[in-house]
Amino acid sequence: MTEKDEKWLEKKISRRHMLKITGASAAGAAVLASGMGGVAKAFGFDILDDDQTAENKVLFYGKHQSGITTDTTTHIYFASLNVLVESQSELQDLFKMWTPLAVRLMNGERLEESSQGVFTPPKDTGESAGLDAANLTVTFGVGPSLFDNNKLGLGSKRPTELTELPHFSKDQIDDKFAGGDICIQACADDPQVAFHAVRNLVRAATGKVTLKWTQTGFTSTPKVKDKKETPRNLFAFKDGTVNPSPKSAADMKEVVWVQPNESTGWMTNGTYLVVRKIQMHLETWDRTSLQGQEATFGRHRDSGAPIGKKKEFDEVDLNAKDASGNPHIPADSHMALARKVKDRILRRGFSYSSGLIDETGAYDAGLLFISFQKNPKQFINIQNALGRADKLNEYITHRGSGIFACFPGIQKGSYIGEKLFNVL
Ligand SMILES: C=CC1=C(C)c2cc3[nH]c(cc4nc(cc5[nH]c(cc1n2)c(C)c5CCC(=O)O)C(CCC(=O)O)=C4C)c(C)c3C=C
Ligand SMILES: [Fe+2]
Repeated sequence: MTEKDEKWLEKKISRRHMLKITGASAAGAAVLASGMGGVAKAFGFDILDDDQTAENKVLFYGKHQSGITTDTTTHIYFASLNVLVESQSELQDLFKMWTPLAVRLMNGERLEESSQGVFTPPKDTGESAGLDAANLTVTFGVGPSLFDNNKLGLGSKRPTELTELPHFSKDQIDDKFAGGDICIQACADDPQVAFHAVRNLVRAATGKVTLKWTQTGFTSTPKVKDKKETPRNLFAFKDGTVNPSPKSAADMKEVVWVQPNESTGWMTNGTYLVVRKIQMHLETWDRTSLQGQEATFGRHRDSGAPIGKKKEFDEVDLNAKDASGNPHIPADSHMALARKVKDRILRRGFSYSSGLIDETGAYDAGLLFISFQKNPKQFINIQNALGRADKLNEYITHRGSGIFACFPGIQKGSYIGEKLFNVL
């Protein structure tokens, strides 16, 4: 943040904000109450606090980053960025600058409360005015290419697990939707809030990052008597039935959160994000019989029950046979193959619809598949088990891909990614 930006932030801080300002961590950061604003500062960056009184607000600070096991939202704006900065300290400064901005955005605040002057562009792009925080979460991760950038000198910090995903059979990955040095996953219950968050973070980092690829997504959670049901994907099947529970600390410890000594030290309490942009061929699907559709997944469409069973959460028996002695659940169904490996992942995907594919006029629609796992191997093993055999392959094409190491949560007084720079 430039000196000019700091002055502006200090000036703009309101009385309400002053009450929310925290002190720096016990790590001994020098905290100065400066000027009228009294923005707490540690090592030159501003420390803002979660506004616990804000409407529809998810906490920014915590042991883990938000947007991973926090409640899923109806919208996502996913952005992959490349860095333009040329030194480690500049990269550190970037994350320091982003930290108070991310807190503000997750508080449902804009980067300034009203425009400052007619001769300069407003500090905030403004499209979230009048909207609350909409349960916005902003999750940051770093990709393998960041560690390949010699100017940044982070080679020795690269977790051994963090390598580009291998080419999987049937992959048709377009470089336009692949990789990236940094990812920002903004999830919210309002599409404009999610978009606004990424737009303003990227804008504040002009000259330091550039957008590589982005993707919006949406999902809807039906409710029966106020109880949330499993959302459906664009093939109309319930998607997420068998998924570890984010509410179960034991499941998350086993599947999602890196434990001490399981990866590079700085990744403890972090996780790995895999993103796949998967086109779903809706036209082909819509010409497929219901029986064919159900055999593809191994589940009934309407109930979500395993084929041959009645209810969504009925036990899956891959050996159960019908009256003619054929397995109820085809061995090449998506579910049967995905269950072949013991690895588990936390799936947190969103549907997308991005107009038409120019060459064919087909829908450019599908699944922005996102999974979190403590080791990318978990995803890789499942994807390899699906392999060429998956009946679903006839109806989908993987077009985009990325893997990112998501930092552990941020403590008040610290900043996004601080552990990457300071822990071995
Ligand atoms: C490598 C991981 C997976 C990819 C990629 C993937 C793509 C994909 N999946 C669906 C729809 C469904 N998937 C379902 C189950 C399921 N899928 C995976 C993994 C990947 N899916 C797992 C681990 C599982 C759970 C298997 C189990 O243990 O039972 C289902 C069934 C309902 C459910 O449990 O969620 C559906 C439906 C699509 C459309 C898709 C790509 C576009
Ligand atoms: Fe799946």
